[in-house]
Amino acid sequence: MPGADSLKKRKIVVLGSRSVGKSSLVRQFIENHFDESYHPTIESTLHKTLKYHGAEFDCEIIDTAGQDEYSILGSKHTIGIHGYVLVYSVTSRNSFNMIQIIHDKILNFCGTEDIPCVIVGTKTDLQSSRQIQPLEGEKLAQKNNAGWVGNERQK
Ligand SMILES: Nc1nc2c(ncn2[C@@H]2O[C@H](COP(=O)(O)OP(=O)(O)OP(=O)(O)O)[C@@H](O)[C@H]2O)c(=O)[nH]1
Repeated sequence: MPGADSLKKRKIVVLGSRSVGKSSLVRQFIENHFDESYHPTIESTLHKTLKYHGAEFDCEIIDTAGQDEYSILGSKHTIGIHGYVLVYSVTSRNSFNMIQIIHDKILNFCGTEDIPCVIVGTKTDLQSSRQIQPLEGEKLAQKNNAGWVGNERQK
């Protein structure tokens, strides 16, 4: 088994509005655990080793504080990043609109036309509060050449 130093490293940053479920998503991925309580994130970096197509990767996942249109995207969230996870809540149109704003900020900062990105719609269990239909999420992902996850329940 290879040591940690010989693993391929991948840096992923998770961005989105406040309280959309970024930390819950990361915790679910790393610990397979869901927490009902809300603790606003300042920023935390977590690690997970995973195997993909026979190769082992050391993934560094940066769980960021909630963004709004005035938040400044720093180099920490743009330089040396291998992939972006942009998260909205299906119960919040504001958080959905924020995805395009964040996406455009990243493109602008990096000076590229495309980024490796997955858009995730959370809180799909809250059907009666849903404001964003799956088709809207899918279309947004297509428009931005991104992957999309919007039907998974993490709770
Ligand atoms: N019902 C439901 N609640 C969720 C889901 N995901 C997260 N939550 C709840 O939403 C609240 C906010 O979740 P967090 O994961 O802390 O959100 P966050 O985006 O990291 O928040 P910030 O740190 O402020 O940016 C918590 O009370 C979670 O339990 C979900 O899929 N369904």
